[in-house]
Amino acid sequence: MTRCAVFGTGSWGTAFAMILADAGCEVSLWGRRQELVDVVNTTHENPDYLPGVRLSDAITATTDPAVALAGAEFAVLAVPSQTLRQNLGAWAPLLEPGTVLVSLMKGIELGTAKRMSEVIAEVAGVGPERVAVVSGPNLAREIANRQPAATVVACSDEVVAKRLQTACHTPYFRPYTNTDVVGCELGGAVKNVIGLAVGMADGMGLGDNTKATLITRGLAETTRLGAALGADPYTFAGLAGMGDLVATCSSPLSRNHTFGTNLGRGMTLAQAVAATSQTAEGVKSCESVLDLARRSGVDMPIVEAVVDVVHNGRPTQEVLAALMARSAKPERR
Ligand SMILES: NC(=O)C1=CN([C@@H]2O[C@H](COP(=O)(O)OP(=O)(O)OC[C@H]3O[C@@H](n4cnc5c(N)ncnc54)[C@H](O)[C@@H]3O)[C@@H](O)[C@H]2O)C=CC1
Ligand SMILES: O=C(CO)COP(=O)(O)O
Repeated sequence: MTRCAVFGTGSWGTAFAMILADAGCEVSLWGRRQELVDVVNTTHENPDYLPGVRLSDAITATTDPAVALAGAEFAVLAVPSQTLRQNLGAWAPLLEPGTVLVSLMKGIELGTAKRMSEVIAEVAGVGPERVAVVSGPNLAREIANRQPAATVVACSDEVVAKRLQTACHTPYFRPYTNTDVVGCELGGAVKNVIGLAVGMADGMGLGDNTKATLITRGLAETTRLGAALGADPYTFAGLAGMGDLVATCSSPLSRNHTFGTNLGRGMTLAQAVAATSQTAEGVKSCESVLDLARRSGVDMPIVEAVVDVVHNGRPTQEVLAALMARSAKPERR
């Protein structure tokens, strides 16, 4: 039986542990808090993040990373992106040779502008054949209810991607393989920022034309960044690009979308943060995505607008007017 470790008992870590168990894996779920770990082990439920969802007996929770990693073929990482470097620094010495590290995270590191797979390779000292990414339209709550969804499992080594595909394939979760790790990660990280922008438009009471414009032009600037960084532009037309963008930008379950809506309704950053109990990666990653874009010489006006609202305190109306006042351009360049 395939053994997997999942790090992070939040909504996606827990839901992905459920997927792996439903696909026939034995899963060790690592969490920071002993009390939550005990509750998961005794009630087979994670009441803090996925109340009402019965977890398989094949999932055992632990606070001990060595226990989680023992014999693991896959170590799945589902902690907030900005905490990965520090956390993985503690876990990396416990890794067994051959364990593949799988990122579920959709963020870019502040300060370094690195993608999560880059942080993993650097901190764990592993080659690209031991780093994989899962990204797609995968709102955790819907998946925990076992509603059908598809995703992309990406690894530069297709054989490894296929192994991971098998490990997480269930009747309700359909993974497709891809070797474009860069494209899949950028799709996931940037869609959170575009989700904030679309949420803002919603909160301002704007309609579907505005939102479709933000989604489509958001995808255009994501694709531009991807092309500059060596991604396959077609990846952005797939599940990890357009698919995830559509789910995030249309769902009230999306934390980024909801965060943006709150800002669009006039909340301050502090009020929106206080109203959010889970991780909305785009709030921090809008700055690191913009940093990455500038380092790569790529223009990302919507990401810049989001940074202006979230971190520079500019009013949404003013930022939107500035976006519309940009010089006229061809659609493709
Ligand atoms: N929830 C979702 O629908 C999806 C989330 N993701 C991504 O998965 C990643 C994890 O997100 P969620 O599980 O949704 O977040 P969450 O907010 O539900 O849970 C985060 C987990 O990380 C833990 N945590 C917080 N700070 C930590 C630290 N310093 N060290 C160790 N653990 C810490 C929390 O206790 C919690 O268990 C994010 O990058 C997110 O973008 C990707 C796809 C779907
Ligand atoms: O990544 C997600 C869906 O694919 C979850 O989006 P949020 O982090 O905005 O909730």
